[in-house]
Amino acid sequence: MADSVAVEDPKFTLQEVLDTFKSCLSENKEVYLEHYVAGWLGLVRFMNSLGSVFSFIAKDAVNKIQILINHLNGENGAHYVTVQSMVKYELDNQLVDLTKRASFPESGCRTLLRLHRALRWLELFLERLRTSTEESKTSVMCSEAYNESLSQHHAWIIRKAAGTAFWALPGRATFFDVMNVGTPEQVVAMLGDALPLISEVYQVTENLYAQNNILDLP
Ligand SMILES: CCCCCCCC/C=C\CCCCCCCC(=O)N[C@@H](COP(=O)(O)O)[C@H](O)/C=C/CCCCCCCCCCCCC
Repeated sequence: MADSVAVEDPKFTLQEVLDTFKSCLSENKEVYLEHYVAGWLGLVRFMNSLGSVFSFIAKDAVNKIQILINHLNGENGAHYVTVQSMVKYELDNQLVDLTKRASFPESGCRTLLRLHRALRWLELFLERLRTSTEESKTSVMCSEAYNESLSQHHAWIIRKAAGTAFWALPGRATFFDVMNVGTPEQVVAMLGDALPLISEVYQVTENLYAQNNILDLP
């Protein structure tokens, strides 16, 4: 994997992001970190194409993606091949701040947890998009999904800024265009394919974090 994040280049296609999330899970349901990170990179590219009002969100996501890439490419990279091996390695070697941020502000476990929570937002948002009508508003779908998930982990000021950014989202038709999938019917079909994969990756990670008691890392 490249050492740094490039978010300006190729045109976003939902199909590519879908394929990346598809390749995230191994046969025995381990989550490959490289593909997980690549999936997020695709999403950030998409968000960048929506305008600079989202750049504070993209910046935070890129920051976290970069931390994970650094782990993957670092001297202990072999322990970061899957999310399962990362959790085991970091916990076994006391490389995670469990109660307050102190010695390991960039642990893989806490960094991935932030993206993992955002994946739940994505799942809820895409499900709303999939079942939306021409009249549905992307800003409403986005903020409903956010309020049901990620917002619970954010400070008031972040919730306020996110809420303001959502109003700048393009309408449903433009949104579908930027996905580069085809007709609205084709977008809906593709979302129907994508959602179970994203949900499964989310659920496997959620279970792993729950089993290890690390769902609330500071
Ligand atoms: C088919 C595609 C359709 C949808 C495409 C969506 C593309 C979304 C791409 C990226 C989503 C953003 C991921 C944000 C990760 C946020 C991680 C986080 O929670 N960070 C906070 C906590 O971090 P620490 O301080 O503990 O290190 C941090 O405080 C957050 C700062 C930025 C604000 C995050 C707001 C999140 C809103 C998520 C909705 C994005 C809406 C984009 C709409 C396309």
